[in-house]
Amino acid sequence: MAAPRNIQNSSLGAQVSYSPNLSVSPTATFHSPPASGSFMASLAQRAAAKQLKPFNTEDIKILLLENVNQTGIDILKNQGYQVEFQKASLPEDQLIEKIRDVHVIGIRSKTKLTEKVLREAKNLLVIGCFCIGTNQVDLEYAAKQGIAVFNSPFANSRSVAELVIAEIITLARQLGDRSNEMHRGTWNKVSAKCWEVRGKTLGIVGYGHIGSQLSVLAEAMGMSVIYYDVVSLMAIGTARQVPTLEALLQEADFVSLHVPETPETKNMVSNKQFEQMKNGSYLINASRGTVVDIPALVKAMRAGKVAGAALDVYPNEPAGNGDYFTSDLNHWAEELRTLNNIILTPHIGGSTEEAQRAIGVEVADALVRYINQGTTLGSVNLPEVNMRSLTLDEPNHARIIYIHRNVPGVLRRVNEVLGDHNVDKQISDSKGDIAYLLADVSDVKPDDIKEIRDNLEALSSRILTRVLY
Ligand SMILES: NC(=O)c1ccc[n+]([C@@H]2O[C@H](COP(=O)([O-])OP(=O)(O)OC[C@H]3O[C@@H](n4cnc5c(N)ncnc54)[C@H](O)[C@@H]3O)[C@@H](O)[C@H]2O)c1
Ligand SMILES: O=C(O)CC[C@@H](O)C(=O)O
Repeated sequence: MAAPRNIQNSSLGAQVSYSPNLSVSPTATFHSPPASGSFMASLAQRAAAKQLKPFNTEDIKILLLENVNQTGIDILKNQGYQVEFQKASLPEDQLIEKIRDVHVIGIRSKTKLTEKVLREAKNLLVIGCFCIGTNQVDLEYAAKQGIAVFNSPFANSRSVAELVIAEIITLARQLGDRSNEMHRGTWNKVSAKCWEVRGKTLGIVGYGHIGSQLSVLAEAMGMSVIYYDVVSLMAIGTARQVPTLEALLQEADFVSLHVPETPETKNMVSNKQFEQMKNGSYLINASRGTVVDIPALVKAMRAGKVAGAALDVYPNEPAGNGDYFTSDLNHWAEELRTLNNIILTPHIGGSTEEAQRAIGVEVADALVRYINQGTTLGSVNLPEVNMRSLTLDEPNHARIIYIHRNVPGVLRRVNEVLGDHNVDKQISDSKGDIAYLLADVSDVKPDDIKEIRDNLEALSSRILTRVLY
């Protein structure tokens, strides 16, 4: 178990300063993040939110990488936080330099927040993944440091499903090749091995948010849908679950992968699986680059076993737009480019205006709620804890956030610390080794807050203590 962290910025975690003046700053709104338009925000506004001063909002430093959408930037700036924005991801050494200083980092799929990087993140409270995937973050290590991680679990699912539909037809009709030929000035009117998709079978591997959306769209085009998933899932429409990956590969004309990156899905489609596929079938991967063994794909395409493929994701992806996608990054890159009927896209499955705007709002709202209220609803690595907000008729209250090791006896000790005060409400939950406690304490004076915090900090179970008031 990792050692407890000392948040270095005194106004955020390590020390509290009490101000009975409740309207310290118009931006220091505890309950109602402005301009987000979210359901939670409107609920909070209706509840006559009390303005509290958990910290000076301008003390919160946020680093947003990878061209996070403007919607998210606006929400965070409107809170008064200091927001630094960069279009690309950062090389590890620069990331380490930057992360030392910030309380919040917002990333997409490229930035790797490994243990090595997070070890340097002494002030970090929370990570926002402005995407679905969270495989780029060491979630377990982050939890052990008391760093919450949020993502947007399905705001871009439809965009991915629509891209895959486009690719199914594009591959079936060899559109990429015909278009490239025309761009080079060559007329090549071909029908051989070009097909309608009506009546063909689509095999979906991973029937989650994206897989199930794709299922609906594919059936609307007259395709038969089968799917393979590690869990038993309700079929949508007339889709049918098959028991094994092999069964799916033997039956499908088109195979589309929608599984997360895990040790089990690494090279899930390799030489053996290509052999199991139908002759002249197609493969689409818009999940994660590690799921397909690319040299095996190249072999299967050269042998004519696979008639076409669409790849949106790669084991190693460039840092930003305009960067080269060459063999320096993935040794097979040049070879891939020489194949016919292969669509190569730069990880754009979720890149639509609709998806990016929605993700910006959803993740930024989650960050604001976590920073200002300590609620963890939607966190992917901490227990999900939500508690009614404090209201205007509750002056002199403090909200205690205590992230701790999930070991016997902690609650008793915490309540000994809080015991001399009136605990209005309290909630606690655990996830594996980590537990998260929220408590609202009433009639507290500045000295009480300091004492409570110091006593909680002194407990051996402590990972991170925050006090909002
Ligand atoms: N290309 C893009 O831009 C883009 C956009 C969004 C998501 N993604 C990626 O797509 C993938 C799927 O996203 P989602 O939102 O549908 O996820 P999801 O969690 O909703 O669904 C994943 C499904 O895969 C199943 N699964 C997990 N391991 C499996 C295994 N070994 N074999 C078979 N099934 C397995 C799960 O049970 C689940 O039903 C993720 O990797 C995500 O990161 C890519
Ligand atoms: O926008 C991105 O970088 C990631 C898109 C997608 O892979 C996701 O995980 O949501």
